[in-house]
Amino acid sequence: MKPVKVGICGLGTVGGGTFNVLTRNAQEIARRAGRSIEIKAIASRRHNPACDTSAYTLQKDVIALARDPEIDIIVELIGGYEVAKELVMTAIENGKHVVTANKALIAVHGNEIFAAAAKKNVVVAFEASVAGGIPIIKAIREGLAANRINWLAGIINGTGNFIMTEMREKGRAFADVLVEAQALGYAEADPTFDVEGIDAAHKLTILASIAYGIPLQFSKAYTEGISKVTPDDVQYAEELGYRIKHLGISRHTDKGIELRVHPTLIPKSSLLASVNGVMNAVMVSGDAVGQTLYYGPGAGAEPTASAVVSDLIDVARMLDATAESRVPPLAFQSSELSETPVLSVEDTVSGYYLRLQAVERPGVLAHVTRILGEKGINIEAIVQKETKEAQVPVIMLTQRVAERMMNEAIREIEALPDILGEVIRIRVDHLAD
Ligand SMILES: NC(=O)c1ccc[n+]([C@@H]2O[C@H](COP(=O)([O-])OP(=O)(O)OC[C@H]3O[C@@H](n4cnc5c(N)ncnc54)[C@H](O)[C@@H]3O)[C@@H](O)[C@H]2O)c1
Ligand SMILES: N[C@@H](CCO)C(=O)O
Ligand code: NA
Repeated sequence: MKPVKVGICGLGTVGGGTFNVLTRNAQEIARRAGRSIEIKAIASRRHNPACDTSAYTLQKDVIALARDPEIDIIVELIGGYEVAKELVMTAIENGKHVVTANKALIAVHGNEIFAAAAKKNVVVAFEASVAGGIPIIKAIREGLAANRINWLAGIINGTGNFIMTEMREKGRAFADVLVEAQALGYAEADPTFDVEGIDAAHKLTILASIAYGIPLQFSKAYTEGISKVTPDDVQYAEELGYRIKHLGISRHTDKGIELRVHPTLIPKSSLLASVNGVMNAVMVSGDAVGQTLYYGPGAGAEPTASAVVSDLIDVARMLDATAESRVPPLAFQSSELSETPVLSVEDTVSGYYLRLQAVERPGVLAHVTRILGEKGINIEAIVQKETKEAQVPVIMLTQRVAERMMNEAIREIEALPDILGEVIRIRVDHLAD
């Protein structure tokens, strides 16, 4: 069969890994795809010393590749929104298939991109965009296609998990670990995307759309990062039998779909609690299959390239298929996407870890527990830390309650004269059906 010709746009961490995997495993890839996958051209602002590109002339203009009539598939690995969108839309207009690792682009502009691709009868594949090397999109879109998905929860930012793990295990400082994650090529161009949960929210948006058949709605995702998690909270959580993980959680409830990214206390015995370093893992619960878990490297050059190249093989295999026989980008037929609402975080329900700073005086705790009781919030545990100071940290765990109710309670507790400063709150999830 005729070889399929690829244009690689962006030769950074992922582009370099993709070049090397495509070159090194060319024969195996051709045996799987049924035709060889040839790199026709490479465009990037910078050269990558990890790649031997001596057989190519490195071009600078990525858009020119999207217009090159000899290229069948554009691989978008430049990242960002503007140029990447122009590149992908130009490729589609020119009848080219697209493979991308860009979750920001898909989460924010995916609806428009998929509509344009459907008109032109081309495929836009994006397995590398969520959880790097883990084939989680394929697993939900195809492997679990029989199920009504109930919920999914995952550690889907490698940089954030790496930082949290190093802080907990080695007591390292936040900034120092972030610099290492950047040097290893894990972090986004703007690392606040990793640290503030934006990258995880991009990925969760994509997963929820595939799981429930809803349009991409990044703007409705609730996003909270890891920068406010203190070593004290990590330690208190451990003492109570929990570990703090930065999770993306999406549940299909009777009222709508929860879409939220935040630090979460999960039981130490949960499988997700032992996912460390740059590793990612996603739990998916389906009505037929029950709970399933997908684990693997969520960032890095070749793990991400593994997903990019497997998408290339998928596209190569589908070249002669009609539009109707292809797997739809969001798993459900595009005419069948549902309008189930995405819930505001105030309407979501979870348990809470609360940490308050109280003046050491009789009766203070009674005021706090009265406020919680009036709101119907049940307390599971209270720990008052020993201290010689005039103020003491008090830690509480509550049962599940609507966030709106918890917000009201926290406002009232903060107004008590003997409670100092903010009440720190971290959501608790037992990851159960
Ligand atoms: N690094 C990872 O582990 C990882 C994992 C999964 C997904 N991603 C995604 O993959 C994409 C690429 O990430 P990366 O880590 O490889 O980034 P990177 O910064 O290492 O590489 C980007 C490359 O694109 C080039 N480039 C950027 N804008 C360009 C332009 N306008 N014209 C020409 N060249 C341009 C840069 O010179 C660089 O070589 C991003 O969307 C990122 O979110 C990265
Ligand atoms: N910056 C991302 C890259 C993988 O998408 C992460 O750390 O997970
Ligand atoms: Na993936």
